[in-house]
Amino acid sequence: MSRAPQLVVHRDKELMAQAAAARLITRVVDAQASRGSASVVLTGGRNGNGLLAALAAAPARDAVDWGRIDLWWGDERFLPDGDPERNVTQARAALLDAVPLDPERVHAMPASDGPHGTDVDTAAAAYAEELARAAGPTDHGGVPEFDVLMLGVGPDTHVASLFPELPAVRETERTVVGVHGAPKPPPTRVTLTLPAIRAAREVWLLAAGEDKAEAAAIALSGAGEIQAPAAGAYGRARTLWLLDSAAASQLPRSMYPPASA
Ligand SMILES: O=C(O)[C@H](O)[C@@H](O)[C@H](O)[C@H](O)COP(=O)(O)O
Repeated sequence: MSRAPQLVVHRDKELMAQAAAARLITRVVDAQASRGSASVVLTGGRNGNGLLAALAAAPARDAVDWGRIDLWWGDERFLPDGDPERNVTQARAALLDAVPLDPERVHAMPASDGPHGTDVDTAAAAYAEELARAAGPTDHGGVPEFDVLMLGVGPDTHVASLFPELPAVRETERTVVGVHGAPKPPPTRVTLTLPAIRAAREVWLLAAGEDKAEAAAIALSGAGEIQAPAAGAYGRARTLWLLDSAAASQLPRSMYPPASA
């Protein structure tokens, strides 16, 4: 386990997205070379979608065997299937519709007009079961081994749909929960919990823009995870914060290597 995060700071958000996309391609190709497949958890939000769009534009995207990758989501806005605000809809537009994925391996979180109707808690439990079915005997805590789990960071330090002080961030048993009353619209959401996030080999947190500077400074200065959920997001092998220089502007310069910005 590596709770101590590594930081990489890029000049601006475009470069950050391109570098993160290149990093993801390498990680996926390596995982596919060693185990035959890869497992990646996507995030919603501008930074996550920016990364997917950069990946779609990267010539090296064809190095990935898209039929042998499992895609999961860290959170979802609980809205009808195809709603433009759903994270999966935005991910499809940014990348997924342009690459030859195996539809069976694209594990979108349930929609509010799906088999569980508008009952977000039942929908969350169903996603937890889907994760548990995919987990192997050596995997950790009811989720498969994710090679890379990406998270956008909100200005209030939320990650996925784990908002400061709300019940979801306090969950210690379940891997997926429904969220009611989220401060970021829409209020009803489905989210992985911190225990599920921490089962990933690598957790990458993405933060770009000045409005993320305070959140990054708080989360990286030893804050508690209930008050600052991003502080509780770490991977078993590696935790990586990918920032642009605006988001890093309130961090001590000694926290990241000179060559990275
Ligand atoms: O569904 C969502 O909205 C998210 O998954 C959320 O956690 C997001 O990643 C952050 O709010 C950062 O979003 P931005 O990258 O747009 O700032």
